[in-house]
Amino acid sequence: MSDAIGYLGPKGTFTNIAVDALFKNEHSMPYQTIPACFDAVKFGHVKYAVVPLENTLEGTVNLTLDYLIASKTLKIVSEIIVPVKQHFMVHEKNADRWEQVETIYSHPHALAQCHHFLSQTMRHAKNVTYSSTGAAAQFVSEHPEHHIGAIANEQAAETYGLRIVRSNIHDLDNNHTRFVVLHKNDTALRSLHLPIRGFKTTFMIALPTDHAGALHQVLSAFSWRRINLSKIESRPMKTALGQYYFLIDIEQKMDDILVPNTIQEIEAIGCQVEVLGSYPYYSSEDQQMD
Ligand SMILES: O=C(O)C(=O)C[C@]1(C(=O)O)C=C[C@@H](O)C=C1
Repeated sequence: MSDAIGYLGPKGTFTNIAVDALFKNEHSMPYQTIPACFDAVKFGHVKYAVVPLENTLEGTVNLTLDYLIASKTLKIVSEIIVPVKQHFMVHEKNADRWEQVETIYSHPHALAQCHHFLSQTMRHAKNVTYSSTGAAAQFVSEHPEHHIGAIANEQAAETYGLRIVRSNIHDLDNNHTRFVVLHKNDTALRSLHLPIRGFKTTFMIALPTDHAGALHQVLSAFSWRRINLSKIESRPMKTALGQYYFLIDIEQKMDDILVPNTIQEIEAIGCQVEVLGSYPYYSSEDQQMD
């Protein structure tokens, strides 16, 4: 097995920034899609994989959540939050006439985060989705003959030699994305470079179909123990209409008594409970520059 860190690439994605902050100079390996990152860690081509899970403006990255639910073998072992600043960039050759760019490429989340800029300043341009912001920037750099631009971060502009012609075009300032580190076993991953901000545990819960008020009882199992939830969300089971998994994050790590007892109480109602990970979380904003 390789000790490399797989991530949603190519170089210059926000996921790449997350990897650099968490792992610094460890060997990393870009993959083109989120499912490819899952496969890479599942089949042992890399030791860990880093994928985006949630954004302040756009919410959950459904592809990541669905693969996490489906993959019975991978666990979340760490989390890092990264500020997301989007810039509009073009090839040097097109820098003088950037306002007439005909097509703008980016990841669907990034396009959605820049709705104001796209619908006001660049109303005339066609928006085309790409597998990542970094891949969009790379594509633009390889096609100077086309009048096109990309929405990506500063690192992508540097990596692919593009000129940023409009900075900070995301709709709201407080734009952050949460990335998770996946691994084959559940041993929490401690960063050597960042201070721990706190701990989380993520559950996947399937409710019994014939039990009125089951969700209410699940929530009360957490609430009477004063366990703080930081997220709750439902995803279709993809088996029949109306059947959902509930994904719940709590602000605490797995222990010997409180969390196992909560799980027992929830299982007693007839729910199926799976722990998707119990892990520390970090912020790239805590990095010490050296
Ligand atoms: O395209 C990238 O740069 C990514 O890392 C993916 C991704 C996402 O999936 O949301 C990550 C952060 C930003 O929110 C935009 C795109």
